[in-house]
Amino acid sequence: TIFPPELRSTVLKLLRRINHRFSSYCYYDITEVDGVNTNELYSAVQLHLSTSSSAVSSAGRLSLTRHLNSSAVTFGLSHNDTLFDTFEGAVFQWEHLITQRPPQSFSWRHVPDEKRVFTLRVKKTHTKSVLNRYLEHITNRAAEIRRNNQDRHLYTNSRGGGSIDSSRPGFPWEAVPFKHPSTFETLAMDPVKKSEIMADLRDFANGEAFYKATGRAWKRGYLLFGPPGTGKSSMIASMANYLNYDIYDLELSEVGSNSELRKLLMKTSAKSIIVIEDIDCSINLTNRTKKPSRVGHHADEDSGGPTLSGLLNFTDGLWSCCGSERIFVFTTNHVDKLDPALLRSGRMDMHIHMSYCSYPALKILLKNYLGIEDGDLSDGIMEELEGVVEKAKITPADVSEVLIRREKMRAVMELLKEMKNRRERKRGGNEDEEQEKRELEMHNRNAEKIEKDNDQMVVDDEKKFK
Ligand SMILES: Nc1ncnc2c1ncn2[C@@H]1O[C@H](COP(=O)(O)OP(=O)(O)OP(=O)(O)O)[C@@H](O)[C@H]1O
Ligand SMILES: [Mg+2]
Repeated sequence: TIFPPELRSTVLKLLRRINHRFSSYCYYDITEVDGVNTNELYSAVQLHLSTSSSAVSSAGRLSLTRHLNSSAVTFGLSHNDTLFDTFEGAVFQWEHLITQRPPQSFSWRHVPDEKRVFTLRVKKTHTKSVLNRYLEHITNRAAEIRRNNQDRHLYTNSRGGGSIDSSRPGFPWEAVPFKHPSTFETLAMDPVKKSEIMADLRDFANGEAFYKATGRAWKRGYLLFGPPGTGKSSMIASMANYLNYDIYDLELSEVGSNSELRKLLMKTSAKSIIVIEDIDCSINLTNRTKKPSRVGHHADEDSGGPTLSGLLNFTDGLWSCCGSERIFVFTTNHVDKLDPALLRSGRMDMHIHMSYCSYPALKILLKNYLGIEDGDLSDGIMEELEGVVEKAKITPADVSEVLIRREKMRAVMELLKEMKNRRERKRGGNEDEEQEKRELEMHNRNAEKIEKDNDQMVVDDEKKFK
């Protein structure tokens, strides 16, 4: 009070600076709006502190918030609130400062009325050793919390389209909340194959150390093939629900060129599934040859549509490491039409044949649609179902069509009748069967070769990993 008020803040600042010079602490300011950009670190810190169990508050009052679509309650910090957080044995003191901004008469962009700053105090001895890791930890945790709290998104691209979200200008994807109900529980397929796929996904999601140690880009490719209505799209939704990933549904026919494709793929986030459905129809799979390039002109640019090589460049060329934790899923009804380059090892790590309803798959559908468990039906009916289901060559989609909106026993009888009809029809013409057999043979031949390559690669990897 001995200073006039206009001097007071200056003197306080000065005192603080002197204090800092001689103290054993370092101070860092993290401002909410940094120049013209929003500071991502600020919101990450806020999210981390407000949900961290290790943070201890000395504040008497905190404000509670629940965001739209979010199930978690977070608390906010008021002015001068102080929190202590510990990480790897180091203590971090966070102080939240809010000051009023002088009213602005004119501004190009909206600036909040308040200036909000986190000030971090950390022992000088800790700045080198743990600070970077601590900040990285905060950023990662914030991303994780956001993903778990928010609805996940389904993104799609359209020609000349893009984000209608004004806060992300130039963002080439359109987003809708992703709410597909399909899970691995509801997915009807062979249980052994199912758990194989689930284990593969889990290994992928927890595989950061492996991918780092082996120097491989952290990504994985799945090729889903099989006739329509066998659950390829449902499988993708189940994968996303299982891993809590976003989905980018890439519509290749809406992509003008390879450079556009690159832009799209660069704007996908980590922990996402990038899907290209009906890959055999959506890209000219044979135009891998490049035009001779002129100086200053990229060969593949503006040449009319993306090419397979452009796509492969992203799935496993140099560009594939831009962003990690990506899963690529390609689906097709005609696996024999695919370019062998696409089937080569390292591109599509797992080939999943989605086929007609098998007996184990049928049991899953009966349970999900009618609540029928093992032993609910008489042995006679079960045997009859088992005997006819494979020969009927009925897709899970067609089975569910029969089971839906019917009373339990009527549904089962109806299904049995339908399957028997189909079996009779199949006995007549074998065209479909022949076709499928041919495709499968073709694929197996490719796969055999791929398996060999893969085995070699695994051996190489293991050598490196050890
Ligand atoms: N394996 C399955 N398990 C459970 N439901 C399934 C399965 N396959 C199909 N269905 C049902 O059939 C519907 C259509 O299946 P889906 O869209 O997944 O087939 P698809 O293989 O992607 O077909 P397409 O090749 O035509 O894209 C699903 O919404 C689901 O209700
Ligand atoms: Mg589909």
